[in-house]
Amino acid sequence: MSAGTLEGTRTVYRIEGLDHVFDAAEVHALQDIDLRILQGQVVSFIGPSGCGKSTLLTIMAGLLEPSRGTVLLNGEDVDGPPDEVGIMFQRATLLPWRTTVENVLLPIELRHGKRRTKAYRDQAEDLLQRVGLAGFERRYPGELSGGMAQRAAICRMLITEPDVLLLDEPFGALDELTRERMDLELQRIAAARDATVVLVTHSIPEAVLLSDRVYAMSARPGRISEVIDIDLPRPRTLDTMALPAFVDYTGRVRRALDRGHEDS
Ligand SMILES: Nc1ncnc2c1ncn2[C@@H]1O[C@H](COP(=O)(O)OP(=O)(O)OP(=O)(O)O)[C@@H](O)[C@H]1O
Repeated sequence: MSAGTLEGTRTVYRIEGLDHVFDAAEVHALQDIDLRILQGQVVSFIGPSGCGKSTLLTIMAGLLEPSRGTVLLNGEDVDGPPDEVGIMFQRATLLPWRTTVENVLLPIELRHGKRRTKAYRDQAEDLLQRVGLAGFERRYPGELSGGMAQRAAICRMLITEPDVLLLDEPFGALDELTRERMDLELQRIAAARDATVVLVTHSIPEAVLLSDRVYAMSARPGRISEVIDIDLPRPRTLDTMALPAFVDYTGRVRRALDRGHEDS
């Protein structure tokens, strides 16, 4: 979705006056966060280490209550993990004693009980096939490479058919080439499902390649220092990265991060 087509689109997340302090550690992690994320939008948060990106995502996932402010998802207060949200962290953390397909089925088992997983088995296998893991369904996580484990984790996130994907450095531990391939795969999956995607990343090219909007954050307490709309045609490909406009956007994000650093 380009920035120009967003008017009239439904609001998925609305965050107002959000502040978070970790009381025990006396850490002021987030300050005055205000934003609106629209249906089908892909947004990234980028900023220096410790600026509160993961904290923000954890709050959006309903896993942490903010000290102040409101977080609305589809108009409702987020006061626990919402069913329509899927979340994925940097390390795949597949359970080593479960096969790949059993790992993918875990959210179903937790939500509906073990007996219900049977009905989802074909779907789980289909997802694994779509990310190139056909034949690995009955292998254990120890037999998968890092990239394969992340792909299995994507399937685990998708099995509940979430409308919103919250991704915290999902491909940060992968080598550059695998990461780029996974980025494009993510773009394909999100577009096919018209999913809303919120990505935390340290990578400026990744943020620009995937996003409709990049939120640059300042050092702690994390504030949104600048908002950069990325108006590049979709679907984006590796060739997109060679476009002068792409290079220009990466420069703009880099300068925004530099300014956020100086101001803090
Ligand atoms: N549970 C916690 N208790 C106390 N302090 C915390 C807790 N979680 C995070 N923090 C602190 O809050 C600040 C923000 O952390 P957070 O992990 O959100 O940053 P980040 O931007 O995601 O960092 P990185 O890019 O390194 O992953 C940091 O100073 C961190 O030490």
